[in-house]
Amino acid sequence: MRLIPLETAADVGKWAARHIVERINAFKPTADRPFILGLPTGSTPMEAYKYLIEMHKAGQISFEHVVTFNMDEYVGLPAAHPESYFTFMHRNFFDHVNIPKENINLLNGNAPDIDAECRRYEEKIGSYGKIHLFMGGVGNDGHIAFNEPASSLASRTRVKTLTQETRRANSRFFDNDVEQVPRFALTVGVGTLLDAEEVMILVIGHNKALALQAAVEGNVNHMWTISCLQLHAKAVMVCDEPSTMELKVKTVNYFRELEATSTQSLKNS
Ligand SMILES: N[C@@H]1[C@@H](O)[C@H](O)[C@@H](COP(=O)(O)O)O[C@@H]1O
Repeated sequence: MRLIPLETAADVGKWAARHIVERINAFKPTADRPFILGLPTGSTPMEAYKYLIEMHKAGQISFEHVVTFNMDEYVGLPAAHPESYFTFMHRNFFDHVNIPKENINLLNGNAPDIDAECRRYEEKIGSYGKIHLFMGGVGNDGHIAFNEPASSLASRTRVKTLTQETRRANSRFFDNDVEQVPRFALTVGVGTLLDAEEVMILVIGHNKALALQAAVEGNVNHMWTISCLQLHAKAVMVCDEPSTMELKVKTVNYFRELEATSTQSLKNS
């Protein structure tokens, strides 16, 4: 695991956007060989989307040959609802870049057959071989996508019941009324995430400090599904300062030195 300790939420967003742009440009995607990008919603990736749009407008990145898969969606919320993840993604990202409509994939939380919808999603991801880079956030309770505590670490895309803690946290988007927050969501599984070539998780704010500690210093444990990243060959956590507050100073220094050393040796090579 790589951990990038930065200062502010803006630093995290900028780092993540640059990383995505570097990966896509190095891949040199074409219509026949698109770059497959996994994407999240929430407050955390907002800065990253802002910088990606800026870099697109500055001509540094094209999304013409990028195919996206979002990680989750509420069940039963109309797609046009202002808080559906479909609306979120169009408002905050897709409407501002040159991604073709047919390259955008989101789970349909209103599908008549939820299980068939989840199977369809897994099969579509599989049809591209793999997701090259999955960006994500983390819930206060350590969930990755909507894989709430005690989700199987081998899980695939399916329906999940949201915890009261998650519904309370997300009620800020629903007039602070927890009753308006859907009770269920469709989500890619932990196994689906672990299949990606690279997973990049953004961590912002002191509310995430216990989750980050569990992810980095804890054991692999289904109660903190974010800890699954310890099993991934290429995981990177990009963190602001408040989110590292529960980590040992020694841990943060260790990762900071690793980053400084690798940048330095790259410069010298
Ligand atoms: N399903 C999403 C997750 O994918 C997200 O990473 C997390 C954190 O959200 P936020 O970034 O708003 O703190 O919870 C949400 O409920």
